[in-house]
Amino acid sequence: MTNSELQTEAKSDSLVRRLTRVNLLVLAVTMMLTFALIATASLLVARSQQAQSAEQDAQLLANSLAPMLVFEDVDAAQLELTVFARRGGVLEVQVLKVGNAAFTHWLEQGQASQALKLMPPELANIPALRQMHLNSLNVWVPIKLKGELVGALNVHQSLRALQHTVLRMVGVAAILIGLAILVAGRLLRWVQKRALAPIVELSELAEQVSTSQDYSQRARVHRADEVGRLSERFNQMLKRVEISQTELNQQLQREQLLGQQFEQLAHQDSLTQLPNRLYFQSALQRNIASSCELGKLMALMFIDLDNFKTVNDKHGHDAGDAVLREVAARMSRVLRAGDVLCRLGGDEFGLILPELADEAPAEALALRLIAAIREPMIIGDHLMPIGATVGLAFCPIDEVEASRLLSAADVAMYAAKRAGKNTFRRAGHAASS
Ligand SMILES: Nc1nc2c(ncn2[C@@H]2O[C@H](COP(=O)(O)OP(=O)(O)OP(=O)(O)O)[C@@H](O)[C@H]2O)c(=O)[nH]1
Repeated sequence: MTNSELQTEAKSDSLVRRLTRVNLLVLAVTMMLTFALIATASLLVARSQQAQSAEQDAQLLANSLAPMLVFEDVDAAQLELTVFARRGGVLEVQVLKVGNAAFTHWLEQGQASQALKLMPPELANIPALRQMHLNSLNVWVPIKLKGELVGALNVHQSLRALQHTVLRMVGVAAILIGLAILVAGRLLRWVQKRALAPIVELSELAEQVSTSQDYSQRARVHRADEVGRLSERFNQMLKRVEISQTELNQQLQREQLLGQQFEQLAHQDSLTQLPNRLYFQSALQRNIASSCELGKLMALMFIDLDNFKTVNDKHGHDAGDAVLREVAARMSRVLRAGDVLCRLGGDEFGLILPELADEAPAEALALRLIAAIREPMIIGDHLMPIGATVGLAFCPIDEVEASRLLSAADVAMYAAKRAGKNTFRRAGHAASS
């Protein structure tokens, strides 16, 4: 038996065991009650039959005793009583004459002699009188000769043998009933296990689905009864949940994609495809924070194009746009992978250079950028008179706060403009070329 089969068995056991226990209890109580009723009825019937038979025997004896009583033949009567008592169960026999005088008497050995009983007065008019006790039976029959009452016979008979027989029968029946309950228990367990198997399967499936969240699973139970319908409804429910989940996932993916697109649009300059000012501000904050944390040098360049207004004015706005795109492409080509170039607006660009060993590479890069932008740029068959001026500031050397660092780079850029454009200046070093 595999592990899962063992688990199934354990799970089904609780329900099966509970139902088996209840059914078995009901069955056992019903059997016990029926048995008790039958046993009581059997005892009563047996006692009644015993009394009837004792009465018939007593009447036969009375008939035999009648002439002996009339002829006062005590010995014959005594012998008759002894023979009668041999049949067993007789405790005492008394023969009385009319007027309650004792005629003869027989007493079972070991029995205590009882006081002489008096003949019941109604005996003259009835064929017999029965007195039933718990363990014994007392029978009175009149002794008549030619219809005339000459005496009375009293037979006191034990009912113990009968009770033993009934008890033995009860014992055997109890054992048989016990065996029947045992067999019924096994049978009930087997039947209920089979009957409840589909429900156990369903419960297991529900547990699996809830653990794995895999709503593509289906119940395998196929029956035309209530359990079958329950399985069908369960499968329908799973199907609906699966469809809803798929739709929900698709919707989520669409929204994630839209969100990403919005995020991109919100942070991207649509003309140059470079990150925009919004992105630049957060990137600047992040890079300043990591520069301060790691103790690494970070440079910020403020780049402003020279003579851009002239391009617009002479060649039109579209040519100006093309120049902006070309400038962005040229600058991107000279940058390192981790550098962040953004268009801040108009003809202004911001460049973040993280994790520098010292200031020299940034200054060298500023010169390379200026040179790259100054390379002849032909747009629409016209040479664009474009150039770039750069302001350079370092974190943490110049500033450690974003707006101040940007302002320092801006001030340096204007210093470079004043110095004749197409050059760069370092913050705090307005005189350098
Ligand atoms: N084609 C185009 N022009 C723009 C855009 N945004 C701003 N401008 C123009 O860019 C020009 C920027 O002006 P300035 O920087 O003052 O002009 P400049 O000729 O570069 O001046 P200097 O920096 O002193 O050399 C303005 O004429 C704006 O109208 C844009 O998206 N496309």
